[in-house]
Amino acid sequence: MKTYIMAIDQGTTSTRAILFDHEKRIVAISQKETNLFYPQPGWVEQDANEIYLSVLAVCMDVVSKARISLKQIVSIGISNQRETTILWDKNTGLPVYHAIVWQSKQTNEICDQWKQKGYEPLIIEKTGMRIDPYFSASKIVWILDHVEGVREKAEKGDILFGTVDSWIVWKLTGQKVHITDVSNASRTLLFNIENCKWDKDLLELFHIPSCILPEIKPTSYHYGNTMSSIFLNEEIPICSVVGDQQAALFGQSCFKKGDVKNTYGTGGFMLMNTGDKIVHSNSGLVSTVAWKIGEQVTYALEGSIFVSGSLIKWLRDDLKIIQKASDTEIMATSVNSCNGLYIVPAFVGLGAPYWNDKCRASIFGLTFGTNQNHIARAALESMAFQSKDVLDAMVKDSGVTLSVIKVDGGAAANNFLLQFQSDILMCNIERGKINECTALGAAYLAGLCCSFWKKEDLNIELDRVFKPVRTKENVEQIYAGWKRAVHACMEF
Ligand SMILES: Nc1ncnc2c1ncn2[C@@H]1O[C@H](COP(=O)(O)OP(=O)(O)O)[C@@H](O)[C@H]1O
Ligand SMILES: O=P(O)(O)OC[C@H](O)CO
Repeated sequence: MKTYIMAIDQGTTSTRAILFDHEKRIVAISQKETNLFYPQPGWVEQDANEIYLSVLAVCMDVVSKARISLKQIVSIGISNQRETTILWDKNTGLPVYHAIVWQSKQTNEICDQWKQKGYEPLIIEKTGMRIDPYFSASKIVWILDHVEGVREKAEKGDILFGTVDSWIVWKLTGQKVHITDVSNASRTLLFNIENCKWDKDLLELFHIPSCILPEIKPTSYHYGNTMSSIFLNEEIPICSVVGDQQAALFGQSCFKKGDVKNTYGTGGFMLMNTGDKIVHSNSGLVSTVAWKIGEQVTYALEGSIFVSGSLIKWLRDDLKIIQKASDTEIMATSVNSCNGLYIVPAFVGLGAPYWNDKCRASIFGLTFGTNQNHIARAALESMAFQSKDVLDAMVKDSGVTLSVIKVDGGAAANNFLLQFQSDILMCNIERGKINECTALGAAYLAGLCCSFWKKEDLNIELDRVFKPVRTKENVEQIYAGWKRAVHACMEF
């Protein structure tokens, strides 16, 4: 009987289930979009039940598409959008509020108060992160304090907290297993990256009861089995849980210190493997746990960009100047340049390396000569400029000069974007044959745990390498324009 690993990739805009065979080939994919709600400017929320139902739907669909039996799935690996915060009632199993999405800015005030109280140096030292609405802690506090009765219930032990991984595992195991893994825990602002445990001092500082927290486990681990009634009486072992960006780092086979990947999804995320060392950033990056396998913890340096592919989604769904994301490639190449147009996509402020949660998106350099093609091109260029900002910070912090970056994520299908990125970053950009590196990483980690694969089996085959062709002078000139635009946006 042929056997498979099923990866569940729960991203911000969609959920995917992907079946991988032993030869690491994709056998079938099922994808379902999930809704985002914007109840107030800067707020971003999702329905946690819809997220779970989308997981069930794609899992059943992918099995039927591949025409296999559930018995042939040896294990499940889960990768997920990180930081997004869900609190639910342990007794009813119902979320007490929408999932507050990582991009959401409704906790600005809480974060400002923490900054004013001088908490930041301690938080940076303990967690490797910084104070920002992006991370889960302020979202937990917001729900505890804004939803009636929740704090009292939490103190009585009736409320559970989880990032999306914990929520999915709890539901899939029949509301039994309440866990998270180190890679997800390290995004909460409650996790001590030195000892890999919840930090009691921080919980006290933020007034978060420890009884709501999931148990922290390694990234490649048998957490439990799916409850039999969920998948037609099959109890399938769940053998990996990993934050999607760390999953992509693993899926890209960035196993060595200094290896870097850049994912272009809803947001943009560049991560460098820093081995067993925590590299603290002086340039606006964060230090995170990449994964824990057995007792071995691997760390990463990360530049998190809040808006990347979601700018293209905005052109499609709101401005309606494109019908599908891939239209941007033809439009961008139909003009020779942006004619001085810059888009700074600070729809929810700016993440790394600027960390400005107050500024909002701006367009600079409009003329009567500007048309839709220039806008599409400026949108793609902004995605690459942001990755250049992060790369420069990474080189400063790590002391490593980079000549190759591996890319993946939905927008990595865009050849214009990758060529422009190669030009601006002045390094080779490698795209793998499998673009679903997040799912691949989750599958690899699950496959290692259940001995489906050995570490030496894991690799990624190249599809195409983009090499820089522009002159240094030209790159410096257009990048200087981007820097001016960012500073003007933050000043506005
Ligand atoms: N060909 C393309 N060119 C530019 N952007 C694209 C293209 N295809 C998809 N995208 C963008 O990539 C994002 C989807 O990537 P994906 O990796 O699936 O995201 P996520 O995991 O965050 O849900 C969307 O925001 C979409 O606008
Ligand atoms: O949904 P993605 O793939 O853009 O990833 C979201 C990140 O995990 C947020 O930190």
